Amino acid sequence: MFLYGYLRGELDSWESTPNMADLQDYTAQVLLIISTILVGSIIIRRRRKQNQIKLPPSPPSLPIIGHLHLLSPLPHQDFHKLSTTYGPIIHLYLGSATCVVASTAEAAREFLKIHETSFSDRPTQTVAVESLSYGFKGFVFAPYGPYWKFMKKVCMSELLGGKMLHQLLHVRQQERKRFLSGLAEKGLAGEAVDVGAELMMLTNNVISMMTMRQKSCSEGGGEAETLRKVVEDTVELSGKFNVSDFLWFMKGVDVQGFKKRLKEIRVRFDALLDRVIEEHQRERRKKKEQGSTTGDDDDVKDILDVLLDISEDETAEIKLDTDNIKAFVMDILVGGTDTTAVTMEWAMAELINNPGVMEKAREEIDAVVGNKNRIVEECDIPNLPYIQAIVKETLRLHPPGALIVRECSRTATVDGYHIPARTRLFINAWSIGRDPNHWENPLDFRPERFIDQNGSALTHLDVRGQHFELIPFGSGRRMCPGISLALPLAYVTLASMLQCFEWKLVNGGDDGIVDMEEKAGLVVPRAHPISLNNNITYPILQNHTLFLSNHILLFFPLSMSFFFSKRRIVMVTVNLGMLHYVLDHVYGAFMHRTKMSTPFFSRGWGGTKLEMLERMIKQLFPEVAGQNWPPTVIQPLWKTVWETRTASLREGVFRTPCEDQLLNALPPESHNARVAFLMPKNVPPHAMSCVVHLAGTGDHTFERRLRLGGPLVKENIATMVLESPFYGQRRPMLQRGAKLLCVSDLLLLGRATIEEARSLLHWLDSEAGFGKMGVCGLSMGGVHAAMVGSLHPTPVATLPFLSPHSAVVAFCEGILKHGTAWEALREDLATEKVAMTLEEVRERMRNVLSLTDVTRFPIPQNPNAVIFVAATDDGYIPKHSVLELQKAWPGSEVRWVTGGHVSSFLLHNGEFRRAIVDSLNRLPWKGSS
Ligand code: HEM
Repeated sequence: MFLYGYLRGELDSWESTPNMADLQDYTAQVLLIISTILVGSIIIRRRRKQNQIKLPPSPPSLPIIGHLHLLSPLPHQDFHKLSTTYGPIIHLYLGSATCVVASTAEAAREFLKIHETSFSDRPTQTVAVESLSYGFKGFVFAPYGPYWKFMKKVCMSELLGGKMLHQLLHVRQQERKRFLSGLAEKGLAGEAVDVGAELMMLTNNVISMMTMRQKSCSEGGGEAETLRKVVEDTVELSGKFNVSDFLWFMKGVDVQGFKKRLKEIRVRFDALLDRVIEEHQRERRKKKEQGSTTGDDDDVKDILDVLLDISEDETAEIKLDTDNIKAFVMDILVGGTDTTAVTMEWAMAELINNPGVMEKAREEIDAVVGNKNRIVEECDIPNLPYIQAIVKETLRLHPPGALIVRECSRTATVDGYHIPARTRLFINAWSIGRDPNHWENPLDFRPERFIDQNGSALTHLDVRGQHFELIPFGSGRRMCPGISLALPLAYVTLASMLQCFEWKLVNGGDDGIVDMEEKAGLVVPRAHPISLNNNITYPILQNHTLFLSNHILLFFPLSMSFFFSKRRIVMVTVNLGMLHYVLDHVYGAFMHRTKMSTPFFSRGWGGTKLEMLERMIKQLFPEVAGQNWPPTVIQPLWKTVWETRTASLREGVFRTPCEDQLLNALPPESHNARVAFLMPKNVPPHAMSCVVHLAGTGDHTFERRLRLGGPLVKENIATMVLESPFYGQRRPMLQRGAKLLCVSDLLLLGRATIEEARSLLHWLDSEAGFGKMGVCGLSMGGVHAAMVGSLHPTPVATLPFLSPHSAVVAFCEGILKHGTAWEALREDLATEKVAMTLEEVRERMRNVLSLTDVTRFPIPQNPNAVIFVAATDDGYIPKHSVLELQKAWPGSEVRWVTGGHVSSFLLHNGEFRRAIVDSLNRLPWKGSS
């Protein structure tokens, strides 16, 4: 190939000769002589020069393809073999591309340190790079020049720097929680875990959430699925050998259809990113208008925000345009996800094959994390040198970027060899990590190599590019800027996997050994996925699992929870951190994934009722909300249940105040509403407050809510508990437990509850004469409480506890999605001749339930009297949902209690009561000025 190029150069010179003949002053003969002398002297000079040039050794090559025939889909292994014959620096022609391969630490040092400035470019002449870097506008393949330098600075100081990583710690924690919960659910269900797939999902989500607040993998599908697929396809295509990149005469010919597929990826990625950028910009405009710089959780910027800041900064050294931003996001998604996931998967494979190492790692975690009442966190890493050593040892044997690729920007002489400009350089990190001159028994997996005799990490051997015998992240200016994200994520994920589960191979050979075969790819993944079974080993988790499995049938109805809550308090220590979240999932797995109970909405959508309800709910939105007051007056019939010197409990019944259309849609069992009314005695009503407590999902009795309100009697606060229209004695005959039969029932339940609660508040105000009023509820009850508070024409204390801003979150994002009869819903549509995929069915559900989005309701009269109490580790209700509503209601407050959805309402009754007292205190007494 080289020879051919050379000859072509010569032909070009001959072609230029006749132009000289145009000069009128010379005869053709003179011209011929001169040009012959000229060409001859050029040839002689080049030959002389070539004789002085010493290229690195090279195996024999073939015409046109050069050495391509020597390469398999795993080129790092082929380069390694060639280096054993031809030496540490070899010279190859890959089609028309001139390449040099360095296979030892010493050779790598020569290129990456001594001649760093000559080898700081990357090759760009590939179809994938051109297409995915938005026409060379990205960072990874940018030439070593002003643009790259600017972006590197931004990367290190802002995008992937310490401050950003610290600010986005919660994203990593949240995603790890989800990951562990998913594993726990699978473990409980006895399902095998595809470790690589789970890890890939985790890293995909972490990176895309940190980059642009978007998930790339979730069961929710939709855009998340699009993003995941884009990253997957990009990694796959970029890792494949494209003939037209290497054979000049094939340039522009898309034999393998790569160009077409890359274009498709670009279109998909573009559409998604355009929308995300637009969304970010909308939010930024809104914040600017509100002048918000509060430093709240919400105000934490993601990487895309920072890039947009730079693009809007008139004084920035370099102006970023939208293509630069998109290309950078693509760089981060592709560079950050598979690399980290593959590292952890290889580590798990090595640990399965080295049980002694796994045991030692567990002992270290136990010793550091202590009495096992919490799961290992990133802040524990400095005390886990053995875990760190496991990851380093994994990176030594299985560096995901087996070949570090650079390009020579100018002709250089390295180790006495002539390297022509634009030569591609491959540093074989894989080969370097297995070099017996540097590593004793290099193929053994021995993390102890990285530990000194005191058990501390060796300081003179690290992966940060200073020690050339181990360079999985490269070295020098162009080394990986994601290392400070990748390493802690790998350390802590691996540690928590070992801490929480015991792992066993599902399909191991006879010897139970995981094979270590590699597969072709941009990173070097395992050829065969490892399927492992996990047992939950985490002691507290085990206790709870046992607890849950023993008492699951009794756990609901919640009226029984008093009995259990006492037992739980004994079992649960308060500061369990993410364990609560895991527990929610374990609990959810029992409740919704086993066949122990029927799922929600097993009878479908509810036919025409649904449309009617959609219409009726819209009547609650701000435009028409004002027309709904005063509500229908109710006249409860009371009977006294008990009476003491200081308090009385009465039960009342009244006809549900719903209008005829709604009443006809309700099951007959629901037509009469029931309440329990706990009231202090000896205090005039105008000097008392009363709070209406609404039911959460599955709350069939008055008991739990009365217990919450009981101690408030001392504070002169009465409690009115409303039985839910679909639970307790009002439950429709065909409904089993809490599982509503149709989607319309959920809307019906909500609409009727709101009407009844509003009429109750009106009654408390006008008939009973209370001085202050409030409304509260837990979970679904909290959503209804928020709606009622929002619609009330005068200020009322409003207390949504552990509740989302919309039912969409609960049924489409949280654990309840596993308890929904998606298949039945799809079949129901099919009977109406509407064919939908399950994903489309979920989308329809999101649309329908978006009516319950409380942010669409009016802002309450006094938002200061709104206090949300939310749980730090709620597996049913994500934090973002609570914060969304708080944001929509400026002035409202969020209080956090430690725990999950299940545990915190048992453990934190005191906090809920305090919130009730505080929010009532923020209201004036009726009649006071
Ligand atoms: C175990 C995980 C990872 C490994 C083994 C790895 C490895 C590498 C290697 C070998 C390079 C080339 C270095 C060189 O030329 O000297 C590189 C470059 C790069 N990596 Fe990573 N990486 C990992 C994780 C990440 C993460 C998490 C991110 C970002 C979130 C990231 C972003 C990048 C970028 C942007 C470059 C290009 C740097 C430049 O051209 O200046 N990597 N990585």
